[in-house]
Amino acid sequence: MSEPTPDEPTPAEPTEPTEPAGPFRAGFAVLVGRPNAGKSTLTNALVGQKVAITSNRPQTTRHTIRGIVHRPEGQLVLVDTPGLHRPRTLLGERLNDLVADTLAEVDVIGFCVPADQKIGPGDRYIAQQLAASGNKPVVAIVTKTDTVSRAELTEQLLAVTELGRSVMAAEHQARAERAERAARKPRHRGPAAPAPAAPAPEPGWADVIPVSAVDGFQVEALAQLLVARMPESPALYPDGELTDEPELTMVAELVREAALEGVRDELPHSLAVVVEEMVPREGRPADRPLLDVRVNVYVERSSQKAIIIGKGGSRLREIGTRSRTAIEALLGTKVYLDLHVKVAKEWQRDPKQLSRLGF
Ligand SMILES: Nc1nc2c(ncn2[C@@H]2O[C@H](COP(=O)(O)OP(=O)(O)OP(=O)(O)O)[C@@H](O)[C@H]2O)c(=O)[nH]1
Repeated sequence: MSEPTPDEPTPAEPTEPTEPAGPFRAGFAVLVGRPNAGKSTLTNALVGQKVAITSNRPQTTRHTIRGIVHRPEGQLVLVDTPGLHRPRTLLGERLNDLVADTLAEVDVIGFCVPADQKIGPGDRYIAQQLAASGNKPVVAIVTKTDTVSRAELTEQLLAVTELGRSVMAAEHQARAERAERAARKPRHRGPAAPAPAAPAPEPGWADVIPVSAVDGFQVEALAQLLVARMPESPALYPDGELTDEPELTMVAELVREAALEGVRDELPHSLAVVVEEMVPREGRPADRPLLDVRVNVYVERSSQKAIIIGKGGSRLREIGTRSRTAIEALLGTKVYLDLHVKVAKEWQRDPKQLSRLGF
């Protein structure tokens, strides 16, 4: 492509907003991918504001947080799921149930694969689940393109395309074999029912697109591509709304994010945050309101409690300051944050404790 000269309009950036050509579209999309694939960061980049927490620790996303992408052509309600992964604990199983339910409800699935890591068993497992999950279009998104060279990116794009072809072909074959077995089964009652026509899976991913949430490369192209896959529909949310996640959950996520900053690898799994109370302080002048926020941070062992609290309470103070600033920015009001660390033994394996903690 040649550089446009100063008096030539840039073809990719029309100066006047143009009327959308087609009908308005709106629907749901979900980003899946192994932990750390960049789903939360991409959600934020698509929505344009921080709504999902990000961290460089795997599996920080516990709640389904929606971000809403508004465009003249349509609206995209993004559901950010926890990393789809093999269940290890009860909590893991619940996370996977959540992912399966989410997949059934959306109009398009974005499968995130980082550009800077070889496709591994985790990606293959998720790809197989997506192929088996039905006939939803899957857009493969190669994330973090800013971290690799052009040649490496090309290689990854080819590998991801090939992964799509192979899992879809295997799924197609498995379905054909199941149908054949069902047809061979002797029937004892009634006339033979015609075998239900299984929807033929697409021969690969519906699309493959490289993006970088950090430098913005192709983020808009991805938004357009996902919106185009939505059904014709009026907008599902009022313009300007970015997320329907209740404030309490967002506040809990901000504390969780602050608490995870710089701690050992095993801690994220053992950490749950519950906002006990959020009430305006009485007797404050109308122009200087203060919100009292009481938060409990649950860990599994007293050794973990000690890590969170730090020497002489130094870490807890840091967590408090960091999350208070973020909460004030989110809610637009001064906050008094009352933070407590509690031990709830083996909460990940105990269904009663899990529901008490909101899972
Ligand atoms: N350089 C670069 N880093 C990125 C990009 N997207 C995400 N990251 C980093 O990759 C790490 C993981 O990103 P997340 O968005 O938290 O990943 P996730 O898939 O939501 O992770 P889980 O919540 O564990 O499932 C973070 O350290 C991000 O800053 C990108 O486009 N470029």
